Amino acid sequence: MAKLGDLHEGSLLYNIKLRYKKDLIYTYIGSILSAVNPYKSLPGLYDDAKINEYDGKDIGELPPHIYAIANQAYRSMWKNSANQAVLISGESGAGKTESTKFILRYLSYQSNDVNKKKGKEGRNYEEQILQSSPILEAFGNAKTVYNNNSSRFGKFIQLNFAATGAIEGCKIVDYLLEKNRVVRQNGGERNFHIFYALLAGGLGSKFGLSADPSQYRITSMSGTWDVDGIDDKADWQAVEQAFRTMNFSDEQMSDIITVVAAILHLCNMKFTTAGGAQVATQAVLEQVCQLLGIEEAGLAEVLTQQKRVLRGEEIYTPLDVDQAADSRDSLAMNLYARTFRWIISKINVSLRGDESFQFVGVLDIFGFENFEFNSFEQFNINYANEKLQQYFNRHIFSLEQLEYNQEGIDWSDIDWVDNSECLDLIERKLGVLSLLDEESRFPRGTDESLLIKLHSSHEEAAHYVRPRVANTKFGIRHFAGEVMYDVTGLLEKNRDTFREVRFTAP
Ligand SMILES: Nc1ncnc2c1ncn2[C@@H]1O[C@H](COP(=O)(O)OP(=O)(O)OP(=O)(O)O)[C@@H](O)[C@H]1O
Repeated sequence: MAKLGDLHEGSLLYNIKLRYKKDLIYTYIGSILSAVNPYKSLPGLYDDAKINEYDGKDIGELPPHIYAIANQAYRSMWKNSANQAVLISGESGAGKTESTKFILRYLSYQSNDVNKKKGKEGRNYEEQILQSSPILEAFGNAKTVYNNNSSRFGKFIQLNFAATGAIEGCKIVDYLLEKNRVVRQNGGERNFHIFYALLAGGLGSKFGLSADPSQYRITSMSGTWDVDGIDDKADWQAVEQAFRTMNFSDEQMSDIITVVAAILHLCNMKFTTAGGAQVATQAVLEQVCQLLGIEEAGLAEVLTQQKRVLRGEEIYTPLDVDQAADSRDSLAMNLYARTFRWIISKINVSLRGDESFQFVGVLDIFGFENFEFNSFEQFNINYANEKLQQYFNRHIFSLEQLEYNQEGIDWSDIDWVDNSECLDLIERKLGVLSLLDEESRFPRGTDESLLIKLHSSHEEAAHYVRPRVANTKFGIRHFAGEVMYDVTGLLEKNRDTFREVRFTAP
């Protein structure tokens, strides 16, 4: 791409399109690989022969390929004695998770090859990571309007290598699980797969659950159940199998399922007003408490009252029905997020290996998002992408600068868009993040008061957008485009109110 005579956006896109029509989905832009999702299997593109072809070849020696990137990471780790990272970025459905798998495949193949040559029986880490993926996908993926199996969390997979060149262990680090999805989904989308899989798996009756997802608020609010290419019942079997392969005990599996079942019940809980919120669905309360092993009175109390400690004294304030519903949802989200974290930590115990030398990491993280309604989640995702873009700019341009200097070329006229001003708007003292935190801590802070402060502090900033007509939005001009964020519910999400809850067993 860099060698094109006429370098501008139109010519770059046209080149990608021409190549795509010939099933050439990969293109280099300097040392960066651009991949376009083919949405079909391309025979021979990823087989063992291809791995051997790319083994030890420098980037550019052969046609562009994801294996060339994996090979470069592997070789550079040895050559430079330095950890390596492959950053995969793109919008939802672009093919990030598939690309991550191809990189794992390449590195695992090399590792197995080393072991074979040494006559050593090594563990097959690729297989193990792949074996854990039904669990990660069931708990971390969901149907969205863009992708029927969209990862709703980011992950960094770290493959640790021994000095022999073989993989000696790995680790998964998760980021930004979209826990809001547990209690809210937009039309045409679903909750995390696990809820439907559990119901379809036929185990529900053990937990007082019906097999019908329309019976539960959090699996019915969007009115979307069946998904092309997803068989919930088969997925449940795959999850059970994966738990066994990853050494989860029967008791641990049962605990996890119990929490998921309790969340389904909990979110069906309703409240009425009687001088403050009260639980209106006693049977649901009983069911949740029985599953979680906690006292009914205690749970009802923390969901309907707020406890404050004032000069050493506990003061209880009744919550209204909406606040109690928020408490319920917050408890459900946090139960889910903590279970997810725990599952990953358990998988990591299984994947852990011996002392290692260095690692190659693969970052598979949400790309930039711009929807009709953008909220807290999009703000965080786009902020993370803005940071990655800054790193990328600095890295690439400082490398280029180094190369130019070495060759004695004057580089002063390289023109690139620096996004530090946009990041400064978000990060500086009294920037968007700090105003958001400040308003969240302020007891009388509201979404509206936040918006007023944002507008008055930043309307002059080049990267800030104040809408011409007054509404509930503010905008940020990101490197990838302008995004309008809606402040409705922003404070609640940022506070993530998880009121201090001390449960006692009955
Ligand atoms: N290289 C490829 N060859 C064939 N099919 C592909 C390839 N890459 C992606 N796909 C197809 O596209 C679908 C979506 O890809 P993937 O799940 O990797 O996207 P993603 O970028 O990780 O999306 P999200 O951000 O929503 O998780 C895959 O399920 C697969 O069917």
